Amino acid sequence: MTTKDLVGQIFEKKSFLCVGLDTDLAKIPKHLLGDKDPIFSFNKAIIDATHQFCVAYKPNIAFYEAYGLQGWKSLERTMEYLNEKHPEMFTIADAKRGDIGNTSTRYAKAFFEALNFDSITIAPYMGRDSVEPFLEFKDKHTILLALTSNQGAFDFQTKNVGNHELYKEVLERSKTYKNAENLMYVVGATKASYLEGVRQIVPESFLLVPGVGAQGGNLQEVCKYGITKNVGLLVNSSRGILYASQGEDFAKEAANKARNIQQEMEVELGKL
Ligand SMILES: O=c1ccn([C@@H]2O[C@H](COP(=O)(O)O)[C@@H](O)[C@H]2O)c(=O)[nH]1
Repeated sequence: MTTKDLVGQIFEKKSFLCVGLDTDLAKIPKHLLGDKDPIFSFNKAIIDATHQFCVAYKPNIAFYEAYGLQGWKSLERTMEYLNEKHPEMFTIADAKRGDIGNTSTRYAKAFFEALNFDSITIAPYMGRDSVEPFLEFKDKHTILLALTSNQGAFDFQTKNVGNHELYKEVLERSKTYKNAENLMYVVGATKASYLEGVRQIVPESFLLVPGVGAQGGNLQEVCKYGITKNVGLLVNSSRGILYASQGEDFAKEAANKARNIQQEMEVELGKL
């Protein structure tokens, strides 16, 4: 998907919500556990209930890998369902990969070609030659971890290297990568006040912003510092939507949560 198509979807749906598909068999409603593929049954119900309120879905790959081959099959079925029923959705493989170039190319093929994701999250630590193989794919997007939502972000990401912090170095340096126009960045909602500095370095880039809901990030704060004229934000919520109810009404309650966030987003878009 092109960035232009993504921006078009955002203005059409008045939403920049990304629903995180962090599907955990210990948390999904018990009545689904007897299904042949409970993970897919749950994802399908969540997608059917929430698609009108969001523009993106983000399966976190850990939640699928944890169930071995069956988990990969559930992920594959989820992607097939999204690509067939909702091809307008921007899909994010939250996989946090990155390796020597030769290996990164195989990761890129796995997620961009075999599973047909629009984008993948990548750890920047191994540098240019670990990231550029992902950037070669046309209309696919590489989402570099810049400033993450967790407490451990302060271990390294905010430490000074030279005259600025490491996450700023990641932003600055990555702009010189070949095909850098295919880059997006992760900045946690819990670090909303840092977004002003982020925007000085990457004023136009799309940011994937996880951490609203269960981690306590605030949507209005994120918008105050991070929104651009083309929006430039995909704000993710996973547990806050998926597990709004663990009963038979789970899909309805997930839809209510997604609708509430979409309505707050509509207010923010109205300020542009
Ligand atoms: O900095 C980061 C990067 C990724 N994540 C991922 O986003 C979701 C957040 O889930 P919630 O349930 O809405 O807290 C999850 O998949 C994380 O692995 C992040 O939280 N922070």
